[in-house]
Amino acid sequence: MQWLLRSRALWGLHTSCRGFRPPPWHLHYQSLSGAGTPRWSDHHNPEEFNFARDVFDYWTQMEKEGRRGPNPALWWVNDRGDEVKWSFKEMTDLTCRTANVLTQTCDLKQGDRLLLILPRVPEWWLVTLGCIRAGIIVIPGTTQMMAKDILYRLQVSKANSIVTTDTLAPEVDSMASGCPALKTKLLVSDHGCKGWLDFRSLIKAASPDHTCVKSQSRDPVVIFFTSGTSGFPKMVKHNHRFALRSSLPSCRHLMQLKTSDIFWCMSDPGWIMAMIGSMVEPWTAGSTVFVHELTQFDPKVIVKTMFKYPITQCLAAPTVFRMILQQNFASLRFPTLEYCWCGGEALLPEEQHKWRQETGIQLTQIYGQSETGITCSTPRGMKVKPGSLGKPIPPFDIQIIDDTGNVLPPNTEGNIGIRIKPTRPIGLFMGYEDDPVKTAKVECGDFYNTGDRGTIDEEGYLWFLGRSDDVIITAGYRIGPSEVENALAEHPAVAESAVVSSPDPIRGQVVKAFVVLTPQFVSQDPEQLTKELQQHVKSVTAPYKYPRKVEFVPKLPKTVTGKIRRNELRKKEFGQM
Ligand SMILES: Nc1ncnc2c1ncn2[C@@H]1O[C@H](COP(=O)(O)OP(=O)(O)OP(=O)(O)O)[C@@H](O)[C@H]1O
Repeated sequence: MQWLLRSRALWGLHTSCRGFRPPPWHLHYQSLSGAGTPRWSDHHNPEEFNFARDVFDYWTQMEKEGRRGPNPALWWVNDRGDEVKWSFKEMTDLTCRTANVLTQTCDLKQGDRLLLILPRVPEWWLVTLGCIRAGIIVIPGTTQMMAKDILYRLQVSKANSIVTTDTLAPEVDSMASGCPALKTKLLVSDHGCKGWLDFRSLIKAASPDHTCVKSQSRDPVVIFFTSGTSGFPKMVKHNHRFALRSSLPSCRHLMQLKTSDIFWCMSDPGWIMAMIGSMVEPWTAGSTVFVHELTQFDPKVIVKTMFKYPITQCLAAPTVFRMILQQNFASLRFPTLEYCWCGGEALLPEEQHKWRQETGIQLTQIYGQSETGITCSTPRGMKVKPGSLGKPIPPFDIQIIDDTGNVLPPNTEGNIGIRIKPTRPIGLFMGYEDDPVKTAKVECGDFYNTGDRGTIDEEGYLWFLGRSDDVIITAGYRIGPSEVENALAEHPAVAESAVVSSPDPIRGQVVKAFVVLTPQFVSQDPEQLTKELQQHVKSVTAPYKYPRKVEFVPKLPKTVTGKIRRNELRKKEFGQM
């Protein structure tokens, strides 16, 4: 890490972004933040687009001209007191070097694939942006993967290259023979490893002169693996429009980031949320990306960080805010934090309320998928309806549809659909890689069917009910698990719960709740507690939704992202495991 910390002094960096050219849409920048923010119309669709050249290097140019302000582009810290602050100019230099390492030393070509499995270290940003410059398709993966997960990803993605740490390198070596497409292995470490190229010394030696690839906005740029909540992770392929979307006015209006903002996204770098929140969204606005290495999710570290650094907005999974609220901190009045966002799973209205009460800050939901990026939310300044996903962010036209694609009236439960005909909106995925059948299956009339169920109210706000597979049909009623989980969460005995269908000889299926108890209730009589919880649900929601079966469990099965695997619980109930 030392070389990173001393990088400026050592290298006497000079920026040489030869690829930079004032893009045709340069004129569309308007002053929103003092230094200008990209503004297109929501439906403008340039043929050529490259995030590194057209957005990142724009800010490098602004910085050079003294039109951006002093905040760094990347501000990275860890628990040991190490810190990296790179300006846009320095990052342009480093990512040009990275692009040269990838194309020259590793001989990777435009369209080749690189599996990137790194923790939150600064090199993650260098490799990602370097790949975009060089036209190499980046495939992010989480470091929490086991050997079999890595093998699955290497094999199905046919990645030509991998970048990882010395912890995972032996795992990769043990299975490399099963991955014939893999030709280059790059190591990010202070120690060498036989058979691996040393990324850190290579970029030190590389030239900073690089001409950004001429990429069409339709060219693929990234493949995300989904979380695997409902089955094997799927390969979701996006083109450059994935990043272009953040430049559209409707997206800029959501968080209203400025060059003075310092944005902290806590997502693991393996997921789409990190690519959006730790890169595309803040850098489109010329804001600072703040990163804490966070080797573990410790609420104390997160709270300390929010007090110590001048972070203005943050984005994390609801579970992060939940964990913070469950600890009794003396104060959660953060000095600079203005706004919080969460997404990836349901946020309970009580949690949203409690966060506001304790911090004085609004916590707003974002709804999205690996396939879609951000689809819905409540832009700053718009009325927040607690528990709602907010409204669709144009150019996405979101409707509730039936199973054949007909639009349903307000307040009617159905599938959450995104209109793809006559025009597929900018930012929606290209398809599932190597799986045209699955890609066709999610098309439903004029819509892409998200596989989630919900309603839209008369004011256009979206409400999430659950994944289609998770909806429970009992005695003619349809019940979304989150409705019951929300009700249970209001009881002090419930730390977390997961609600699924369970077989029943009379009703076919009934509602079953798996409940993790809060410490003070663990020793209580389970029968008595079951009755109390059932009574509680009946009293706060429609009585037919109450869980006829309740099981107390020490923990719930979750994906590596921390999402509850309801399908695993359901399969157990139906004796399929
Ligand atoms: N704000 C939110 N509230 C409730 N659920 C959400 C929210 N945001 C995202 N989700 C859930 O997360 C899903 C998207 O997650 P992701 O793309 O990581 O894949 P996954 O659906 O979890 O995994 P897989 O597709 O492999 O089963 C959405 O379809 C939705 O079910």
